[in-house]
Amino acid sequence: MTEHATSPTVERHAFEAEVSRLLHLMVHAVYSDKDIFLRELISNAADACEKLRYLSIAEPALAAGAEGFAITVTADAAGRRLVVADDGIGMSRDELRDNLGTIARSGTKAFLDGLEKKEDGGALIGQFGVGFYSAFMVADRVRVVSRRAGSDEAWAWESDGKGTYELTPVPLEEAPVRGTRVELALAEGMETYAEAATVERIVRAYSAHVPVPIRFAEVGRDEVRELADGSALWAKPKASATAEEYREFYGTVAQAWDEPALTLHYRAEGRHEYSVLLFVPSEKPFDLFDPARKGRVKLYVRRVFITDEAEILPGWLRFARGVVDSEDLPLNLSREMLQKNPVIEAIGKGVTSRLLSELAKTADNDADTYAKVWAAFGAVLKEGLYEAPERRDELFRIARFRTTTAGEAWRSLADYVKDLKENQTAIYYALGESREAVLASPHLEGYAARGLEVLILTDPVDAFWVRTALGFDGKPFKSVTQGAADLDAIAKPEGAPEEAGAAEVAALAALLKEALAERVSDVRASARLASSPVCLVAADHALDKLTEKLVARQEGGNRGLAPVLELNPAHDLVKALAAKAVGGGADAVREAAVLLHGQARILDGEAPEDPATFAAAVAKLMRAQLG
Ligand SMILES: Nc1ncnc2c1ncn2[C@@H]1O[C@H](COP(=O)(O)OP(=O)(O)OP(=O)(O)O)[C@@H](O)[C@H]1O
Repeated sequence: MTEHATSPTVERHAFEAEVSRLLHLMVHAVYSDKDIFLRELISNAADACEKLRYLSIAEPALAAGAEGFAITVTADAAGRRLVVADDGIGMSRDELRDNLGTIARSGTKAFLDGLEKKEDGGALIGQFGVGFYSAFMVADRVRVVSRRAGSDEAWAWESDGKGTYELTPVPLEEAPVRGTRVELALAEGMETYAEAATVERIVRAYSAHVPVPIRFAEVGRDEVRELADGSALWAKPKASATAEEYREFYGTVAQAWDEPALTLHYRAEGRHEYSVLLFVPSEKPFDLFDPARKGRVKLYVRRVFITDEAEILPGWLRFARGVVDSEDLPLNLSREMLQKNPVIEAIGKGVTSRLLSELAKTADNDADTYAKVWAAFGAVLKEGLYEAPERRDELFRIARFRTTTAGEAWRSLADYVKDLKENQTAIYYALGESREAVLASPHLEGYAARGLEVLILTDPVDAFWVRTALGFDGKPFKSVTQGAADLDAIAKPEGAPEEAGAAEVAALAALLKEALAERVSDVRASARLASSPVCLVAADHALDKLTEKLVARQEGGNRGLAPVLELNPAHDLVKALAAKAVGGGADAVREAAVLLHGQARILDGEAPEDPATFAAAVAKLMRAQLG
């Protein structure tokens, strides 16, 4: 490869100090992944094509004879060589010297300084690459033959990466007609990079969406295969992309084969420029509730894949799949730069807003499709209600609920508020393990009797957001199993049975409270019930009952306030007991206390606190019944 080295026109140059440092690091550090060198070379080749593509708009002669641009990767397994060639802009002698002998970008210098201080610097290089020089991770010698578009000179740059490089003129017949050929003499142990399977794998993994076609040839074989067709779908204008292309792309990017419920494709311009092509699947992926809750949006920088771990979108949008392609970010992003990068954060905010407004549009215009999205991902979106309070209004707008009065229809909070009953000032909700369990709960009777709508909340996440949400449209959220049910202001159902007198009920409540001692924090009459005699509710300032259960499960032990036993003063049993309470039947009331309390617990899906005593009381009652 170095036959020109003895020619009198050979110029030998020393690398700039920084380049030597970089090369030293490349060769001596331990790399996590050398594959990225090919991504870097292909990225440079694609950039060169894009540059010429742009220049030739004004000056078509520059790209004369080209039928579009292409990158050709040629593997020579026998010769242990790999060549990456492009027909892009090319480099003059001075450009070869300036670009491949120095580090022009201050970002790389800073990166380098940071890198040398770290023990795992090598791993960072391996992961993100630092451009052309990464070729020395796999090659002993690198030769770059280039002919600048429009020039009638060609030059070769060659180096073993150990301090110096040589520049040599090359006869035009040995040079590309235009563009650059990077020839790698692979180091020992790096033979795999001259094998078809390896090259193909790397190109598909990293460069499948580079905006220039990538062809692959093998020395000794005629066949030339296209590994990538050069169309970055997201970079195309929306009008020219077909539904079929979107579907295919969704399949590869999401590894999913359902029909996406929503496709979001746009280009943002202004402070940050980026393209977005995102999909909302219509089916739940199996790992949606994976504790890592990772997003799957791929970050590209100028059509070059960077990472799918940038967490561009918040965890509560992790079901979205696709690509964000930034024009502004540098290609060599380190992991640290990814984490607190203001550009990525700004992009994330912009994409989040856009996705939420698209979801809102779908909810308004295509309720059936939206119902699928909500059924699959509503539980995830609701995480945003407490994780991102600043997004709460947007999320409330797209949140949908099952309610006690709407049957199979999904209701929005706006629907709910529009249909409030006279004097209703709160949005009522019932937490439960399932819809059936909630509907069977006695706590809802008084609401049902008054025709009040109650949101049925059965996702584990519901217990968390309702606690932090202040309300919607000025109406607070109120649990039907917590606190006093202030239903008195709301018209009672027609023909409701007469209630026991307040004084009698108060006497009954006092006796029961005494008998139940620390099992209850209070006993009181309530409008919550219609057909059941009693129920248990959470005390006014305690957590909702289901929340309490969840917290107890997490923190161990039940540390909540004892519940309140509520009495239905219109129920025959309560009326009879109230009469006993004021009529010298205190003992009978005390005996009934255990049964009432146990029964209320059973209706909540729990065992009586002291099952043996409860069972004995039931047996005694049955015996008495039999006479
Ligand atoms: N195939 C090529 N054709 C034309 N110019 C090239 C080619 N490869 C590299 N260059 C020139 O060499 C410069 C340095 O390349 P290098 O890969 O080190 O950095 P970069 O491409 O600018 O940065 P990065 O790869 O991190 O985006 C490039 O900016 C480009 O001007």
